Amino acid sequence: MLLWCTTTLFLIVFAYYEYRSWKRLAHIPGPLAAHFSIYWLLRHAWTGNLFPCLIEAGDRYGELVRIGPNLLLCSDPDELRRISGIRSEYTKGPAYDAGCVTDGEPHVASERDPVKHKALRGKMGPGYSVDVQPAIDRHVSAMVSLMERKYVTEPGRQDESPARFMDFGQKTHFYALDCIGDFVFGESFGCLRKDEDVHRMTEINDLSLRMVTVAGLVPWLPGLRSRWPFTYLLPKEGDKVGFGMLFGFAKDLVDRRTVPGAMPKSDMLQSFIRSGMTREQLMQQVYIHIIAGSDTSSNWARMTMLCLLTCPPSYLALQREIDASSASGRLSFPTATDAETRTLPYLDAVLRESMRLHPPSVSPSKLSPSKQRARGEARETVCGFDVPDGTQVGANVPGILRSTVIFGPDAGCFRPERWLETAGDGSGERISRMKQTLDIVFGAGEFQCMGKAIAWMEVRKLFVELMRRFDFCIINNLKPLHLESLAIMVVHDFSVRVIRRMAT
Ligand code: HEM
Repeated sequence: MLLWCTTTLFLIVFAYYEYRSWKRLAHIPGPLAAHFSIYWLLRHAWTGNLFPCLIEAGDRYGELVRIGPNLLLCSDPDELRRISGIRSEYTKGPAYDAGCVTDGEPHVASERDPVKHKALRGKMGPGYSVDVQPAIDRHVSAMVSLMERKYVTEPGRQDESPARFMDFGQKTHFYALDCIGDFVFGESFGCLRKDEDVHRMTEINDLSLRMVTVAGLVPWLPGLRSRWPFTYLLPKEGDKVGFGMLFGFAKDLVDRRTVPGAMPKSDMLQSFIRSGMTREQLMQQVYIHIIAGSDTSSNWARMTMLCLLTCPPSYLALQREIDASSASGRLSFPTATDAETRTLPYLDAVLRESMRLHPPSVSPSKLSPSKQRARGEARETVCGFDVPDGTQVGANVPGILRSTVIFGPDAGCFRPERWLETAGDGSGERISRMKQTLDIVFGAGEFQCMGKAIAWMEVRKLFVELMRRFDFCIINNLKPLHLESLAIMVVHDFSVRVIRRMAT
């Protein structure tokens, strides 16, 4: 009898809770299952199908969709810019907690307190004016040299047996990691030099992205990691590989750089030290830069290569543009300067188009403000819908970037020319709308990515130097690569052949 009463009571409380939770956002359309549980979205995220599921939800249900009991998906770029704007009262939502690497102080990306976040960004700002170009050049050269050493096939020897395969996905991850190490803390990881996943960083990073994606969707999950028995599963300082190794590495690095009498360097870390950051904040800088700046840039490079390899006219048009500039002396050798690479309109169009079709990551959801009613202001509305306090609003980045209204009726297709055609459209209004919309890949306003200009420089330089020296071919024609669409895209098995075009 007691058991029966307890079960009935439990069911009544549960039903009441579910009813209230459903009712809060019942006026917003979305898949029925998503009104009651986050499981609908979790299933797609866990199986590496996040972006297609967001695109479909936006196409099917409209500009604002309920994709979880307290989670909305917004496909209106203007609303998203307002939400992230400087004067916006939205704050970072619980999804940002999933980005915490340790139980210590949050880093700039996971800091949810707006005042602390602003202060941290302020301290980091000057570090982002450090000249990163020499470091990027070193690693473009290291990438070229690795291909020369191990992977290139001479043009007259294409019948060479066995053919040499190179995992382009892995090498671009090495490139991005080495760049970050060099310009952020003056020590490259040496992945390209050794052609090795040093400390198994990329492997463990890829494995952890699924958990980070899930933790970003289930608000209470990140909090569990500081509780027994989950604490035992966490990486620890002293581990020989992965994030645990990273803790030891960051501690050692910061100690060496802050010890009295340490030789100052000209990297970003030096600027962060000068800004008065605490030891813990400096260590967090090491983590956030590795996390924020390596997968993202390498995904952009990978998907650009895939787009080019599957669209021969664009591949050839880009090659011709680079060759012509090179032949006329407008691209320095052995490494073109950033200013020179910016003069290549077709390269710019290719990079925008690949990023548009395959954004490297999502922007975590923001929390709607809870102050309006207290001040007697109108309630918050998004895309014309009433949005209660404390609702999470996420950006449908992949969906927006395929908008036929903004990008044209063939928005689903890789066609870099769209960025050039519209450049000549009188007022230029259409092209600026397209560029502004593409920018949501980097977030907006006070949440915007701090490394946007660096990412552009890394990828532009890489493509100029690779395309003018080598030709590339897909190995597996039926499945060029394996892609998992998580909060950050994970790419595996992108094997290519590298064939020499010119002597270096
Ligand atoms: C294609 C490459 C990249 C993409 C697509 C990208 C995208 C993003 C996104 C979506 C955010 C979060 C925005 C939000 O909270 O709404 C972010 C934050 C951030 N990114 Fe990037 N990123 C890229 C490369 C980089 C690089 C190379 C660096 C560093 C060198 C970097 C440093 C940061 C930092 C420090 C933040 C935290 C900003 C804050 O919370 O105030 N990113 N990025």
